[in-house]
Amino acid sequence: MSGHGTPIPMTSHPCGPLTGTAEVPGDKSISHRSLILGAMAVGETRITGLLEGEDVLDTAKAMRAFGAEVTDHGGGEWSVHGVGVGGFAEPDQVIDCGNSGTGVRLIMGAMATSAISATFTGDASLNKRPMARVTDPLALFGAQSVGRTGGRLPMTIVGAADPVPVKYEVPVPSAQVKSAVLLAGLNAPGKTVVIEAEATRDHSERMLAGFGAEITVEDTDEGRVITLTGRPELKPQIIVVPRDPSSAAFPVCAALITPGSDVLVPGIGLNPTRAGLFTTLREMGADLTYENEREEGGEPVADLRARYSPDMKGISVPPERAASMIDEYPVLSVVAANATGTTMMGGVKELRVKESDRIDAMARGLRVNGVTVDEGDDWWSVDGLGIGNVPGGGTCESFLDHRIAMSFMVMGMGAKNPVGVDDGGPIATSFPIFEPLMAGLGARLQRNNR
Ligand SMILES: O=C(O)C1=C[C@@H](OP(=O)(O)O)[C@@H](O)[C@H](O)C1
Ligand SMILES: C=C(OP(=O)(O)O)C(=O)O
Repeated sequence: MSGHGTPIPMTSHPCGPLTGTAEVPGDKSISHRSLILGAMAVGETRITGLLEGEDVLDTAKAMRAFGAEVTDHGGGEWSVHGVGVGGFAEPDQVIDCGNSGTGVRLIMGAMATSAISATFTGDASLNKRPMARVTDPLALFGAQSVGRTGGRLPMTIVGAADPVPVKYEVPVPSAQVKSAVLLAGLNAPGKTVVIEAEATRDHSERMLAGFGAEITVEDTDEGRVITLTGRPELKPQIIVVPRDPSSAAFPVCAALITPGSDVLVPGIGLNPTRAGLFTTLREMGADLTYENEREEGGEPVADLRARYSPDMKGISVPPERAASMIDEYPVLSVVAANATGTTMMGGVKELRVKESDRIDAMARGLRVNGVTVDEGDDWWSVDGLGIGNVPGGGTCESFLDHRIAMSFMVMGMGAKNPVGVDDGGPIATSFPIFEPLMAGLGARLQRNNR
């Protein structure tokens, strides 16, 4: 959906304290997986707290096109009547995954071992992103693909009529690739093995086990070895989606840099494969606490409390932490600009193949707002100016990337002058209530109608 509409230029004005409770929406990764695994189970899966952002709504539409009955009951309550592993019908229209890398890559995996074909497309951002990382392992199962030059969408996948199980070492740290291979392995006979050198988010493994698949995970010298037995009958589940730590990052970071702030962000999923940003912020000296730590639906959860933190210091973020905070580097760079000293972020090449090249997009916007950034292929660094010293006053391009747009809106809250983005429209892909939620805390966001 994103990228099809008229751009929505936005400005974030410096503001007073941010206070109150920020109830951010459901986790995007878990929401996609709930719909896809629900569609592959036999019977009715009930989901509460589903993220109703454009990315996930596109996945819901896709699951309908493959034959599942997906119903929106209102208020974040959804049901999916699944067709069983291997039960997907051939869609009679092109599957448009909008802005969502997770949606398209996981769905390609889920259909690749059935004797059907499907054509996938997306918006201008998604159609530039690399798909060979998924189609290469899917070819080992026997699936074929034809896309544009360089393995780009639009692309047709012809599923394997007679799939074989695979053993695959994931060459890039990517939960989407890992998950695509596991979902394909569901309809291959025998054992599919996925090995990842660096641990990435493990929602697929947890949820596959929850749906009754036979799956084991071992930590070995080679890395994490995940073994899935194919052709299970997946049992429908009742899923409560925790709130998204990647969305929580925005009110948390905004509170840290805006004078006088004290914000509670309740019920945030703190799966260790996702919580790297919060560890990093605490190491920088942020006043960020975890309250009421508990477990919900098999995921660790806590209420986050973030207060204005005028004494944060730049650090070198350990490269081995990158996978656990990969979507949070843009907003971390905004906090880094408000810390003293340099923040060094290494091992982050993957940032260059997200909805935008996120190192380039953030570096450009930080620079037009008076912040010094240095960068290489696999790293970047931000020179902190100290709290409240970011000049602001510039307008940034968001490059069809929700996280870039939201990060610059956060920057404006603690800057000396307003910060603009050329298009805030993509925010609706992952955080459709960003504007009212931030305004409710005291942010001064404005849409600049043309
Ligand atoms: O599996 C997932 O749900 C996701 C994995 C990550 O992508 P990669 O697998 O490309 O690292 C992340 O950036 C994305 O927002 C969601
Ligand atoms: C990278 C992201 O999403 P996706 O890859 O699903 O488009 C993100 O949400 O930051």
